[in-house]
Amino acid sequence: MTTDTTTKGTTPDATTPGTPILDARGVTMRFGGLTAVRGVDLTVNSGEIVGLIGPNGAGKTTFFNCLTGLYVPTEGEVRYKGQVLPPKPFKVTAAGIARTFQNIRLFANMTVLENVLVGRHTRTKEGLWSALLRGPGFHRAEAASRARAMELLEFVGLAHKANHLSRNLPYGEQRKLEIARALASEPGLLLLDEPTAGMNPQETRATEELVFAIRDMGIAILVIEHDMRFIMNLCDRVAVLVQGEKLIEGDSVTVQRDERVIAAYLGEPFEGAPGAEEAAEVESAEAHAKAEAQAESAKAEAKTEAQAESAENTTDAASDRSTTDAAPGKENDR
Ligand SMILES: Nc1ncnc2c1ncn2[C@@H]1O[C@H](COP(=O)(O)OP(=O)(O)OP(=O)(O)O)[C@@H](O)[C@H]1O
Repeated sequence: MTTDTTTKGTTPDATTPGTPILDARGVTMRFGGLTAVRGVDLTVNSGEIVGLIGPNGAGKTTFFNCLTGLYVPTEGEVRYKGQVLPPKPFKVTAAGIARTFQNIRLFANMTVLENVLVGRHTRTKEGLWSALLRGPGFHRAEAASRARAMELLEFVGLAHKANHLSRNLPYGEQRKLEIARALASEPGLLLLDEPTAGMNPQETRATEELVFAIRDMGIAILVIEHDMRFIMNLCDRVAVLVQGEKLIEGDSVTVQRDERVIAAYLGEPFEGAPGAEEAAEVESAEAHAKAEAQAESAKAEAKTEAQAESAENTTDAASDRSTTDAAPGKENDR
């Protein structure tokens, strides 16, 4: 892979819809005798959400690692806004590509806010001396960073937990925090590696909304995910990797109907399958809640009825008693 940061032609205006943001050509990654990724081409345009799916071990994460400088591809080239990417993760981040990881990588003993501030370091211009001397420039930059970090926490719905230790957040919120931290580097492209792994259906839906909102901020997105319903709802285009090679790329309908995808990836007819379990889970939770509410209301009704009945019985008994008491001689009269 070419590793120089050279520009070919004019850098495209990333705000124009349909302008290539990411352009990966012939990416191949070999580990000894194993070819994990073989000759993969993939483009992500501005304003797009692109999905990358495939069975376990298909090479999805390896491909991500090639895009972010963690791996230097054995062959091929990756361009971001027309520039060949440098082979160092921090340089790739500085260039404008941010990512989240399959296994959450937060600083567990730092606060939520501090985690986001760490994500801003590639955008902070203040140097070492400024930090050491803590002059007005440093304080201004620090205040601006904090304000932006708080904005991002607000955006992902975690502002109220800014001072909590990240390790104390529930799992779904840790994933959101990872996204906020990635956004802190002000990327033009966000790579999400299984953003809904371990989430419940409600959290998955919320993540879907969050990803749309990120796209609406003008950030292109490439997402790996095993949750097919999530991918098919979200993505403008989906690419399928199987054994390191791109099998097909297209819109969700084309991908879902492709016989090879069904055979190689899904193993069974696709229709009705994606998210069926998840949908059933939501439905069952809703039905359970409804049944509980109905049972509660029936119980309350029965209680009211019982109370009314008992009050009536008491009144009847009292009136019987009073009748008996009032006419003691009546029985004997009969
Ligand atoms: N650093 C490495 N050294 C050797 N082999 C590796 C390395 N990283 C990945 N592989 C191999 O490359 C292949 C692709 O793995 P990869 O993790 O990219 O797949 P994946 O599609 O992301 O899978 P999953 O969906 O399970 O995360 C696998 O056979 C894996 O064992």
